[in-house]
Amino acid sequence: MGCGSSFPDRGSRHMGRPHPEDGGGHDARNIRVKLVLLGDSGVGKSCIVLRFVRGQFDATSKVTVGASFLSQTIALQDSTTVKFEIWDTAGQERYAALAPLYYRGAAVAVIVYDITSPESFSKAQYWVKELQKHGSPDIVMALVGNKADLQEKREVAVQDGTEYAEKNGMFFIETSAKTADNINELFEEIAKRLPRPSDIVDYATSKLPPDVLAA
Ligand SMILES: Nc1nc2c(ncn2[C@@H]2O[C@H](COP(=O)(O)OP(=O)(O)OP(=O)(O)O)[C@@H](O)[C@H]2O)c(=O)[nH]1
Repeated sequence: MGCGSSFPDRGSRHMGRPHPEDGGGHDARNIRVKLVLLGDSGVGKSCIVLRFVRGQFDATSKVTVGASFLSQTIALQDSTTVKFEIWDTAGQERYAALAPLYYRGAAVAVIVYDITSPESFSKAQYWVKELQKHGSPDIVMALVGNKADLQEKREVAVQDGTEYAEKNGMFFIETSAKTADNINELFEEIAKRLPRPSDIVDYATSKLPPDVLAA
């Protein structure tokens, strides 16, 4: 579903529309990074993005068609800025074949499930495997259990998320797009895990990875 309008672009805060296969880039202290959200329909991907970018929540959001794009820049304490170029993919099965367009070359993948839905947790595991096979080898992956405000309906234990993430070298967090709980923390934690500019300069002198292109 979509917490706003749908493809091609419901965002403000960005200059022009990038190509989905443009990986990201940098200059000395400004990192531009392509981030893709994947997960079952209705887990709250669009709402997470809307909360992060605009500070809003839409309880009556619509299904995302294809994908949508928004961007948001955050500043870290070391004065690095990270501009997230966010591709919010459609979770409905009929759009599954489009996903590689969006995750190819992504530096970050945020894989979302709904803590009230074991099916969505299985689907998240499918996406992790898919990215392990076909994503960038150095992709930063985050596993997100959303709708953490619905504790009384919880069907996926925190421990299940934690253990799966640990086994797969992912960062794990539970969020609520509704209450805003852990939404900023999710993106800040991702930003901290990105290669720093000094690492990127090293890449530039050797082999340029697909997720680090000239800004
Ligand atoms: N209680 C609660 N509801 C949420 C939360 N996040 C999203 N929702 C609701 O869940 C429904 C689906 O949210 P969306 O963000 O549209 O889901 P989506 O993952 O983008 O779905 P697709 O576009 O089909 O892939 C909407 O009714 C939202 O209001 C949350 O954190 N808590």
